[in-house]
Amino acid sequence: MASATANYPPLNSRKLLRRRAVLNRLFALTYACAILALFYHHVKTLLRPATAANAVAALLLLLADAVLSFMWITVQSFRLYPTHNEEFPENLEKVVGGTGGFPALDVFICTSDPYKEPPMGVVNTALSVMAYEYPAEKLSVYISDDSGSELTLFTFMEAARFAGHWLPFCRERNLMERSPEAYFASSYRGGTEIDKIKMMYENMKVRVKHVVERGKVGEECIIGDRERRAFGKWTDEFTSQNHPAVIEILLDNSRDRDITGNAMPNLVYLSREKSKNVPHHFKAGALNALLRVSAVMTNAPIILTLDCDMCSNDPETPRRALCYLANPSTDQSQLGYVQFPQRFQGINEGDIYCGDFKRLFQINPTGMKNGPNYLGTECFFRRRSLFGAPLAIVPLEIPELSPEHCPKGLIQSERTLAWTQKVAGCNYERNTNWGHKYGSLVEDFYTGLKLQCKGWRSAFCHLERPAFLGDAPICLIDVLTQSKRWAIGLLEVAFSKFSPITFGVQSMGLLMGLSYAHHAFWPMWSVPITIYAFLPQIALINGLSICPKVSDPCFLIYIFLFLGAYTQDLADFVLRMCLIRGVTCHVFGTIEYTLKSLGIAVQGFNVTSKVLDDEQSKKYEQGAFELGADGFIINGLKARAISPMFVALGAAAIINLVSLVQGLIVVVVRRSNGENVEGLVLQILLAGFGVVNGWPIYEAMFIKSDKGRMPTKVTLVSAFVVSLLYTAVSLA
Ligand SMILES: O=c1ccn([C@@H]2O[C@H](COP(=O)(O)OP(=O)(O)O[C@H]3O[C@H](CO)[C@@H](O)[C@H](O)[C@H]3O)[C@@H](O)[C@H]2O)c(=O)[nH]1
Ligand SMILES: [Mn+2]
Repeated sequence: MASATANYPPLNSRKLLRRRAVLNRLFALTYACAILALFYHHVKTLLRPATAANAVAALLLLLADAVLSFMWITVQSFRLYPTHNEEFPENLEKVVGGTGGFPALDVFICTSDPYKEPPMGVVNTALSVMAYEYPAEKLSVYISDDSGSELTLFTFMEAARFAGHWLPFCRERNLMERSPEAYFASSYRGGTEIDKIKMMYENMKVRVKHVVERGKVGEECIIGDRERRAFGKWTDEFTSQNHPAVIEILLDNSRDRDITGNAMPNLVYLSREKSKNVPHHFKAGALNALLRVSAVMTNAPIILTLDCDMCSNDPETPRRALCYLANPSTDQSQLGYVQFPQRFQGINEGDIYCGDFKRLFQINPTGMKNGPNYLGTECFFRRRSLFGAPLAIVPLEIPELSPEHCPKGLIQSERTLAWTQKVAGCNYERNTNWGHKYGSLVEDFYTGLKLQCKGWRSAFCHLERPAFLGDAPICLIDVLTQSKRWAIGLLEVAFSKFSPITFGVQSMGLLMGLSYAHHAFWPMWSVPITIYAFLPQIALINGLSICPKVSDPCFLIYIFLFLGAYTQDLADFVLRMCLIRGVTCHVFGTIEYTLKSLGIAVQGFNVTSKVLDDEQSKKYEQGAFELGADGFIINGLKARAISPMFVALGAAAIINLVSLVQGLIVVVVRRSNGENVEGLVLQILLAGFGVVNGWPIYEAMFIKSDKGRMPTKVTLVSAFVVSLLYTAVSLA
């Protein structure tokens, strides 16, 4: 259905993919029958266990299959209504009355650690959006620096000067890639003009590198009084966790012009006030501070949130978003945000760590009935949606922050600056409603959930050419640490009073509730995966049959369920990484979540490192699994540390290998004695599956000798854990 009215050409359309919908529904029906049959088998076995050990095994398998079925049910919510969206940006100007009819746009970019997130990368993010095909006088870019680092501010001062050359350069050549790094790395071809600007960029990089290496901005790098005054704020007492708010207007579109005389977008640096005694709520806190500071200065009705590890890859993107957000024929009082998929560059060919999260970031969102969840970045919000339900705006403590407020005067005015200092203060939120937005380490998921529960809808804008390209972690420990943080955050939501399964279903309906539940309970995959990674194998080592025999019809059900799920997933999903997560970050995430909710431990937002070690990148490109411990970068220093997550992974790998070998031996011996071995076949298949998936881990344990080798200590500890398990079971 294209949403055109008599007067306007259409701006977007949303079609249900009928054939796919029918196929998915038929398959779901068949699969559901197989699951029912499986449970029938489980109940039967449970009622007549041969031994106590069999009873325990049957219970655990039932638990595993129950969780698997729950996850299967929730995932159906993405498959019943597959849709396809299309936008027609070519009609936009006709509909809104030229670029003059475009709403103002505030862009928020978060950064939090100059060593894990090199300032040049953040600058590239900013330049790529400052160069959007959008009226400069309507565009403002805000940088939130949670590290409060003078290095970042210095880099942005450089960038503001460079922007005067870069923005007209992009426009004149109509570039697609408007982050200088991406441009010079790919489509760049020489020429005097181009060489000149490249030189300028390289010189800037050198100056930044110099300052970053020194760790501070030296007197010789400072140009003019304004800059001196700004850096004067970094006194001896100034630390990243304890400092006053720093707000610097680096470009002001009422004043600054590029080298061709055109206006430039506003560029504002913000480092909110931090105090050791006041919790800052990580990225969620940063976004709230950005919301307030921008409200006082520009208060654009549309907001784009971006992480510092991604760049625009298409300058027309805001216009696409407007095809939804400025469409006069959709119900404007309902559409809260437009999400673009997170897509990544630099993923190696086999995507060995499943780092592009296709299922999470590209596939599932298209299937959500009321529109996708918020993915934390690359999302255009209607500012109004962050202040209450569509029809019930939350009153604010000061009118200046209201989305309906119209800021008067220049952003540089004394009055405005005084306000920004105030709303960027660390105590500002005390006794206000702002704290309602906190509560989970996955602030993105939580925000999206709450918005949709309040009645906001969203749209997903998925195009062939990625609108943004981001960096994914390329070293296993980083990948797992990131997933562990997500696991904790998701469980915080799953078991909160806004749980998708209760509150969500009530307020958004069954399908949307299930979609959110599928994500929120994601770490629960660890239950079936851990059980299936260890239990049948331990039983096999002891020659105990706990799975149906080959001649049992249930054997076929198992095979069908397995292959069915696998094939349906195969297209978009590398199962291996899912298994690794199942015994590592999800288990540990669950444990840490429990500790956290009991008040025993506190897990903070562990920022993912975006630093690329050359050797590491090379190996990743070659597709080598990296199990060394060098992935940790703490305050710029590489630290060797053994992760318990690797021990669990190692133990799972070893036990599968041992049980496969032992199982095959048992089968051979028993057969030669004329015994029936049918009962062990499924377990051998399972162990075989484990071994195939564990291959890179054996390599890292026994074959590799370079940095990707699993530390011998980890291998030994894993082996020890396995032998403990073995002894415990054989004693029982
Ligand atoms: O105290 C903090 C911690 C983090 N960040 C910023 O948050 C962003 C995301 O951090 P990153 O380490 O890159 O996390 P990822 O796991 O890659 O991010 C995913 O998961 C997060 C939730 O855990 C979402 O916020 C992100 O949008 C989503 O891309 C970065 O720009 C950080 O600078 C802050 O501003 N303040
Ligand atoms: Mn990131």
